[in-house]
Amino acid sequence: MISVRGLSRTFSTKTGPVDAVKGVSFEVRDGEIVGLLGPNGAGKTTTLRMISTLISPTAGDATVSGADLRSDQRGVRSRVGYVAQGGSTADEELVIDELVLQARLFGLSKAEAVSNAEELMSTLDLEGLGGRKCKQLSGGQRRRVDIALGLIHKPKLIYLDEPTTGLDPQSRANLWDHIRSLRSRGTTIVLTTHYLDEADALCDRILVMDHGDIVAEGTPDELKRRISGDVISLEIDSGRVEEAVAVAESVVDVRSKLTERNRVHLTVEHGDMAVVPLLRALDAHNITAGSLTVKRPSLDDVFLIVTGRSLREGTHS
Ligand SMILES: Nc1ncnc2c1ncn2[C@@H]1O[C@H](COP(=O)(O)OP(=O)(O)OP(=O)(O)O)[C@@H](O)[C@H]1O
Repeated sequence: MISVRGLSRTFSTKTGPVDAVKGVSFEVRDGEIVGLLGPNGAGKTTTLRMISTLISPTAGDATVSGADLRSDQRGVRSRVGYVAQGGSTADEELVIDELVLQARLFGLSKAEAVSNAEELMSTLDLEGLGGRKCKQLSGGQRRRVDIALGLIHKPKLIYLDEPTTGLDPQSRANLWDHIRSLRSRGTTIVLTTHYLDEADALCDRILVMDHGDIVAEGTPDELKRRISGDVISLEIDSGRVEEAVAVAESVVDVRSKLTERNRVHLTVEHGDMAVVPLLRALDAHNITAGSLTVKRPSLDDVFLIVTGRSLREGTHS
């Protein structure tokens, strides 16, 4: 469905060039939900905007639904639905008018536009809301109207940029169900997210992005399996983090380690057996562990290990 080879984008800014995306290559197969997962500024939106022709790449090429990104931009646009981060509905417009207008912009007849709009309102649980102004919808309803706008010309492929940002947990879960049902109707979906739980729950495959690169790729399970063993996380006084790691390494076989300002994450073979000697050794050095958890690796840990940074801030995970 999508084949991307060495796609890059450098922006010129007053303070110099910004390499937003640095030569990424990936494939998306028919019927998959693929997630671009990464923190702010990782290059996710820039990647989506390139493969939807909204901005041109500095280097690289791609084919999208059989259309060449560089030589057949019209072809790409007609085959893709793009749902932007901020949404695209106007406050004062009626839902039905927004949908019909969008369909007309894609060249559909009035009758086709109305028929597609009604079908989508039914699919996306928006029945009876056509006569409402967009500003009179809940956050979840309005996001579903955004998705309907992206699907109005019946593309087989849709890009969702941060589909659930700003939604309450119930609306998020509801939107996840809708996204899954789109896939079960044969739509291929590429989405971006900051949320590890979202990537885990929705995606068949995840591309982990950081600083413009894809730093890891796989199914949620494959990514989790890359970290075998258990992860012990300890809260330590910020001035003594490095010392705590040295003490841990002297008593436990530490496979990998990661430190934050006042936290230490250690990957070990058997977390439960390591805890007692670890705490004894820290105590002997007068280092207090404020809290301690032992758990199987999550996608969060995968992100920590592959990027050296936590995605936890600003996520629901
Ligand atoms: N038009 C632009 N001009 C200059 N720099 C830009 C422009 N658009 C994006 N960037 C920069 O490119 C980098 C990648 O941005 P991008 O929006 O793709 O990241 P992202 O992963 O989608 O982040 P977020 O999760 O915050 O949306 C950032 O450093 C950003 O500041």
